[in-house]
Amino acid sequence: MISRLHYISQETADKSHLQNIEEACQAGVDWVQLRVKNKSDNEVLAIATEAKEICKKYKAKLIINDHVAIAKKVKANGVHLGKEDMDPAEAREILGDRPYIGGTANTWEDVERLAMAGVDYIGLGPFRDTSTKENLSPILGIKGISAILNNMIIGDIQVPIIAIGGIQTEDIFDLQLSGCHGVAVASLINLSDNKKETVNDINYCLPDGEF
Ligand SMILES: Cc1ncc(COP(=O)(O)OP(=O)(O)O)c(N)n1
Ligand SMILES: Cc1ncsc1CCOP(=O)(O)O
Ligand SMILES: [Mg+2]
Repeated sequence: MISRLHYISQETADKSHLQNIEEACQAGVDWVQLRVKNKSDNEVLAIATEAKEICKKYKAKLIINDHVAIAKKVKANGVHLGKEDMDPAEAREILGDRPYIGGTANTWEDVERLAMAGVDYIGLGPFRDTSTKENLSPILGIKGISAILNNMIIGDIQVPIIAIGGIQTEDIFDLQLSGCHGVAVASLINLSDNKKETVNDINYCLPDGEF
């Protein structure tokens, strides 16, 4: 089952990826995406190996951003791949049927392509501006996200959509009403002074149950 809250790891001013992952798991997240930028493959592998242990302790799923070989090596639960990353079909060949494969969409055409490629979920964004990612694609806003979700209904495309990009707690009801399965957030949790409360607030806005 694809969780409705995808937590995305970050290094913050005083905390490493691993410290932030442990705190997010303590606060109740059950889906962790390790998103390490600007480090060597060996460094990412070392962090991913420890992240796997933390996630195992808290029974959270671990998804590796960008690095298919590392996901395979640490037996992660899946990978997330954007347009500049490995093709999802190639990743499926390497990883086999079980691991989740997520893809990034910024447009309706991306959603159609990823659905054809058989991804397990689609990260759709950016919902709004954010400093967490460089070189953002054009902002979709609630109108852009809703239009794409309407096209999915018309085209009978049923891949779970995870909205991403600058999401705040007060956005989540609207995103969920527009048909999103869930949300992916980094700074909302990583910069929170009370991560448990933040995670509870987010989960309160998301429906229970399976897709
Ligand atoms: C859930 C989710 N959606 C989208 C992204 C963005 O992936 P990508 O386009 O490959 O950009 P980077 O994260 O690699 O900078 C994501 N990571 N997660
Ligand atoms: C990885 C990614 N892809 C599109 S926006 C984004 C960053 C999400 O982080 P935040 O929730 O802090 O805006
Ligand atoms: Mg990527």
